[in-house]
Amino acid sequence: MAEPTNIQGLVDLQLVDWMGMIFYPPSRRYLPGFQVDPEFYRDIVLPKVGVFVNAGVEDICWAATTYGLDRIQLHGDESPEQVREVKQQTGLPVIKVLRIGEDWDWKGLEAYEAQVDHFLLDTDGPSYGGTGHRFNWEIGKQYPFHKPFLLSGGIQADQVEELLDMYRSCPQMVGIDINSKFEQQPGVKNLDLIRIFASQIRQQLEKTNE
Ligand SMILES: O=C(O)c1ccccc1N[C@@H]1O[C@H](COP(=O)(O)O)[C@@H](O)[C@H]1O
Repeated sequence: MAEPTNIQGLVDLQLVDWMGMIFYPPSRRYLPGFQVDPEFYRDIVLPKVGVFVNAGVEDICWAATTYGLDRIQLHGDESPEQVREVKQQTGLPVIKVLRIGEDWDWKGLEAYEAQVDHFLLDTDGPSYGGTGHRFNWEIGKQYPFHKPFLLSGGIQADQVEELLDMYRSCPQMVGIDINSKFEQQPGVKNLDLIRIFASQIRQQLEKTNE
């Protein structure tokens, strides 16, 4: 998210846990491109996740301090060693994105598990993220790690039942990351849609946990 009034509206909903901020220059959601004083973002009470694609650790540290980030999401081709370095240098929890395509193999990803706080499962594609496309969630159901994960990739408002089924099937799934399917335009969220969707998901999960 990027636009101040819209962000304040999201905070006021009190229905989302974290807010994503894109720091990938080619993205239409590139946050510094909105030219808002970073102080505005630093003062937001919602925890802020900075999303980076193959960025240098110095740039990530700069953005973390300037914008008051609370978590780092690495959405590119970062190695386990680079993940470790980002975590160490920023002192922040790190989410590593696994971009899932059709010929997916979980093997070889074990080395990330010791370095990350969460994985995030997204859809593979040439533009790294924000594609609005869903991957095959049957692959997600075979998630083999203990580390908690978030589900992402073209999630939309009419998928509540399927998302609840994912929660039931995957004990390690701890959250849903919504993005382009909940926007009025890139970087500006549709708050009514988020309110309805997030309320439904929360109510259903509470019932399940009773
Ligand atoms: O949103 C972007 O423009 C973006 C660009 C580069 C990397 C990640 C990006 N967004 C993240 O992509 C996922 C899925 O988004 P969508 O639902 O498919 O639109 C999500 O984590 C966004 O934060």
